[in-house]
Amino acid sequence: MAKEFKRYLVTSALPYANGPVHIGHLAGVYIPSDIYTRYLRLRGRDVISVCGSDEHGVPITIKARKEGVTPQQIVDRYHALIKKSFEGLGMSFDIYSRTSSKTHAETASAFFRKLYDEGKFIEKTSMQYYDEEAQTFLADRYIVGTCPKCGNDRAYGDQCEKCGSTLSPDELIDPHSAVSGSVPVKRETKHWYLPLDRYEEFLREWILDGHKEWKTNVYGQCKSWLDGGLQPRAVSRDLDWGIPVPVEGAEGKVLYVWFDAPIGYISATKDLTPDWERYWKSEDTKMVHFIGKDNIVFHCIVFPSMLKAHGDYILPENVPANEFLNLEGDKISTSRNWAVWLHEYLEEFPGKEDVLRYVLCANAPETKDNDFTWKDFQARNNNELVAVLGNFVNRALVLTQKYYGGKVPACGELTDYDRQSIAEVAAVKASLEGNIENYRFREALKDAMNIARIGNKYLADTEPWKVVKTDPARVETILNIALQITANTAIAIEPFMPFSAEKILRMLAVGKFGWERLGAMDLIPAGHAIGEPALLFEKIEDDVIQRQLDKLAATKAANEAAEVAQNIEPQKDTIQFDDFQKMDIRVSTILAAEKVAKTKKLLKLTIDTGIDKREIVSGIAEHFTPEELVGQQVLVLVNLAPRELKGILSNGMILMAEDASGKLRLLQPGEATHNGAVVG
Ligand SMILES: Nc1ncnc2c1ncn2[C@@H]1O[C@H](COP(=O)(O)OP(=O)(O)OP(=O)(O)O)[C@@H](O)[C@H]1O
Ligand SMILES: [Zn+2]
Repeated sequence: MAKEFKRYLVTSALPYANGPVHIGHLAGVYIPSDIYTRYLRLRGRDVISVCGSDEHGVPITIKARKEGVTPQQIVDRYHALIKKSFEGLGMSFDIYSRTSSKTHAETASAFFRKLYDEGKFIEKTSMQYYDEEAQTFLADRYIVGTCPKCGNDRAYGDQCEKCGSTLSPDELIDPHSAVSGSVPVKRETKHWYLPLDRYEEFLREWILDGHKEWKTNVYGQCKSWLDGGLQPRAVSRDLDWGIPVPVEGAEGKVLYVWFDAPIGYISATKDLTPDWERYWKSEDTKMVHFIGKDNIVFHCIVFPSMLKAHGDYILPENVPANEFLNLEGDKISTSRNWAVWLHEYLEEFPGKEDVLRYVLCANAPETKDNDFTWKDFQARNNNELVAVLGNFVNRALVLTQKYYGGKVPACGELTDYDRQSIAEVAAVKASLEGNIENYRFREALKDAMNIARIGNKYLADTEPWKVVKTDPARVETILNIALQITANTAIAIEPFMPFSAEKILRMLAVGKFGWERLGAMDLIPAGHAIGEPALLFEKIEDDVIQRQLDKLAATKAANEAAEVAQNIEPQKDTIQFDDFQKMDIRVSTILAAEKVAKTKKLLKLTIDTGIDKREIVSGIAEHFTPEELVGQQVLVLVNLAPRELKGILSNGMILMAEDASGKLRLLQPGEATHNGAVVG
């Protein structure tokens, strides 16, 4: 039998305060969490939803250092931006807190201290990289070097962002400090570890046996972590930004950000209500963590082990993590600015909050990674929101205005077809509820939209605009039903599109009905005067979408240019004019070109140097076809010592440059010049 819960505690992953919120965050975490919470509230359940900014950790200190400001200034900036843009999108958290708050420092500190006092940690000294110049231990992120897997020479000590490999600093080739650039040394340091291995049995029983109903992506990831065997995890770091480890002799050490961040859910609840313990310490509270897939291990393995070790708190009942949303085929990335930023969207698409909410829910990466494209955004707006929902609501309201001066007509006798349509609307409630309660938000949204689809079909099939000429009494019933369906639409879409739900109610000139009335056909009484119809959604034109695509193209170009700039080779050692004079470079023409047999790369070129005709063997067959070379004027270093290649004597070198993609380009005189002209 399903467990009965008296109240709900909904948490949403704390966004990291080193950048604004993007559509990936929204589709992965915040849209589903908001739908779930709004739904529970509509059903009259006792629910609170907590969130806040995650403000500690190394990336924030790196960003602060780069910008020459303090970490506090960084988090103040992004906390304010994130909070405001969440409000703009209608996120209905009961509290949006932050982990740099006093409550949080106290709560996290006390949490650590209890585990420390009860001997739940192990203390270990280990050798870690230390920057002698900057006199600081280096967090993994602060060590850069060459990735052993792909050769990227800007890999971090914890991860290579080029190939995505997880690394440890010891694997890096040629490691150096990101702080001072110096070569770090190893030094001894002491840290506290949570021995996760001691919680393995508890976790196996709790998740693998007890929560088989969890989403398969979540369950699967937990199983693979548990099957791989758990290791003790350090819960402290050598860093000066964070919550100090509350233990004597721990100067210069702070709680690891992943130890303090989930405790942020507890401190946010404390800041919200003096009654916080009822939510966190009663077995009949249902706690649900909304997160993206990269947070599964922290919310299903690490945090539950912390909660278990502490002993006073409940465990999550479900962790419906989503997979990832990509953007136009590429991974969303804050550092590469490859994202659609919520605060920019709100500015560029005023009044279209629900369009984004709709598209991100309809396309949410619930079971696999998904792609956001602007074309799909446009199509869903035009073909679904405008053509189905907006069109139906508009027709029902406009016809009522036209035929009855805005007064709701009475419902007369029902036909079988009326009854069938009414039954279809009534059936939506159970399906919608089941889908939301089982975290299938895409399906739930389809259910809600189905009401408008049924309504549209009802109007198309009953054709009141035709019938009005022959049987006006029948049209009264048709429009009464259409208006009742419109009112139902407002109830059903509210968790997903709260702005539009409110607009419909305003147009109907009614107050909220309450979730329990979903499916009813007596929501608006006959004789009630509805308000002025207005368009619920408007078509989005191609030029609007093109502007967004252009913006992304500009980002891509800027990223590529930055990449090229970073890879420019440093200037070589200074030479004297005499050194340069020794090179004899001449304008020459390629007379003939052919592939060297049994080689992939070599071409044999016959060249007119103006001095003579000679042969040069050049490794460019993968870059040029023989045909495109014949007749080209090029620059040739003619006095390079001859060299034999595959039995052919090569007499000189053709000058070329390599572009950013590695393709070779011929160097040519700007205008045709006589062969033998001296370059210098
Ligand atoms: N592209 C995405 N699709 C789905 N969920 C995402 C995506 N990016 C981040 N999330 C989720 O959003 C939540 C908040 O993310 P967080 O602030 O930690 O940023 P992040 O994972 O570092 O992202 P980014 O590197 O893009 O800033 C996390 O639960 C994370 O799993
Ligand atoms: Zn790599």
